[in-house]
Parts: sequence; structure tokens; C-alpha cells
Amino acid sequence: MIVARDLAYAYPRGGFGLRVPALDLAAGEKLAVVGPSGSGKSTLLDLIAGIRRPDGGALLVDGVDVPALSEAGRRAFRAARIGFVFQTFELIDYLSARDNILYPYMISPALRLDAAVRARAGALAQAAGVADKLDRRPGDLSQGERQRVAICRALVAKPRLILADEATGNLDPANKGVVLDLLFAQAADAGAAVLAVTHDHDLLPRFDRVVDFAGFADRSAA
Ligand SMILES: Nc1ncnc2c1ncn2[C@@H]1O[C@H](COP(=O)(O)OP(=O)(O)OP(=O)(O)O)[C@@H](O)[C@H]1O
Repeated sequence: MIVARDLAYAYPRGGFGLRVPALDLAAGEKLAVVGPSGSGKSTLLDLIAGIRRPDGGALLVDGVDVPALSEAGRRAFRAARIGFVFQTFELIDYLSARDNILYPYMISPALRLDAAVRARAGALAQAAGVADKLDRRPGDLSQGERQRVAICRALVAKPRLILADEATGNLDPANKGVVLDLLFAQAADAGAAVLAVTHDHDLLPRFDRVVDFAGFADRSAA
């Protein structure tokens, strides 16, 4: 699902660079990425999702050479194949929680919004414990509720790859378990792979593999 070799990236205004010699993720695999704050974990997710373009190296995601795509191509690829739970949620303030969940269907011409999709969005919200909040806007939700809405949005289009950046970071222990169960059940159902950044070491036994990101920072680029 992911093959990265000698992946290099430096922020254009300097300050931080990342060099990843090799990273592989098999279809259906659940990989946790750990590492100190500021070690480049979120930057890696941005590269995989095509939000940022690497300066060098090779990156195939679901067989696609993502860095070779145009910006529009990368956006379409992301909408169709990747479910991204952002660390800061990135919900849209003026849309209801329901419409936030359905957002991939509003921006991707490849996805068609119909009654089955609406039902699926409702079922995901139910499983995540936010079904009674669907008419609210993100500003009227708690942090943990926003996080769960963001997770439903990442899952609604049955992505091939789920990228999760601290997806359970704002949740209490009970909801953490519920949300991770939901994430993994949906991934198994769709045959999707999961790459999750987490600081929560209690969750690591639930993953197939753990990669420690300490050491991937490229000091020469700083
Ligand atoms: N737009 C930017 N321009 C320059 N440097 C940046 C930018 N965004 C992030 N950085 C720097 O890049 C480094 C890696 O950031 P990143 O968010 O990838 O780390 P992280 O491992 O996900 O951290 P955390 O665990 O705290 O979320 C940090 O030192 C950060 O200050």
C-alpha cells in the first residue's frame, strides 16, 4: 500500500528536514508511528497524502506515484483513496457535523452521494457516539466530539488507506477504545491499511507493527 525509499523533504522556509530511508505498509496492515514531538510524523503523513511534495526519493501509494501527480491529481487521489484524520481535525466551521462527514462526496467528482451513503454516514456517527450531534456545527461540539466527526469523515468513502494523526488524542479511555475499534473494524471491512501516529503507548499492542520516528529528522536540512 505504501512503498517509500529515501524520501526527503525540507520545509521551504527552512527549519526542518526529514529523510526516511525506507517505509513499507502492506495492504490491510496496521502500522503505528511513534516518535518525539517535532520528529516529523505529521510531515510524513502530509507527504503520503500528497498534501506536500517530497524533494527527493520514491513514493508509491496504492501503486500510484503520488509526487508525480499534479496538484489537482493529488487532491482527487486523496479524496478517492485516503481517509485522513488530521491532528487538528480540519472540520469546516460553517457546515453541520453531518455535512462535514459527507464532505468527501461534495469535493470529489468520483464519489456519488446517494441514500446509501447518507445511511452509512448515519451508521458511522452512531458507532462513534455522535449521532445526536449531526445537526450541530463544529464550534458547538466538544474536542472529543469533533475528533469523532473527523474520524467518521475519514471513513465514509471506504478509503484504501487510513492516515490518522493522533486520532484518539482528545478522547477519554472508554471513547479511545470505541473509536479505535471503529477505525479497525471499518479498515478490516474495506481491506484498508492503517497508518496511525500516536503518543499513546497503551494502544501499541493493537497494531501489527510499530515504527519509531526518532532519527528520521534530517539535521543537515535544518
Ligand atoms: N510549515 C512549516 N515550516 C517550517 N517548519 C515546520 C512547518 N510545519 C512544521 N514544521 C516543523 O517541522 C518539524 C516536524 O513537525 P511535525 O508536525 O511533522 O512533527 P510531529 O512529529 O508530527 O510532532 P507532534 O508529535 O508534536 O505532532 C517540527 O520541528 C516543526 O516545527
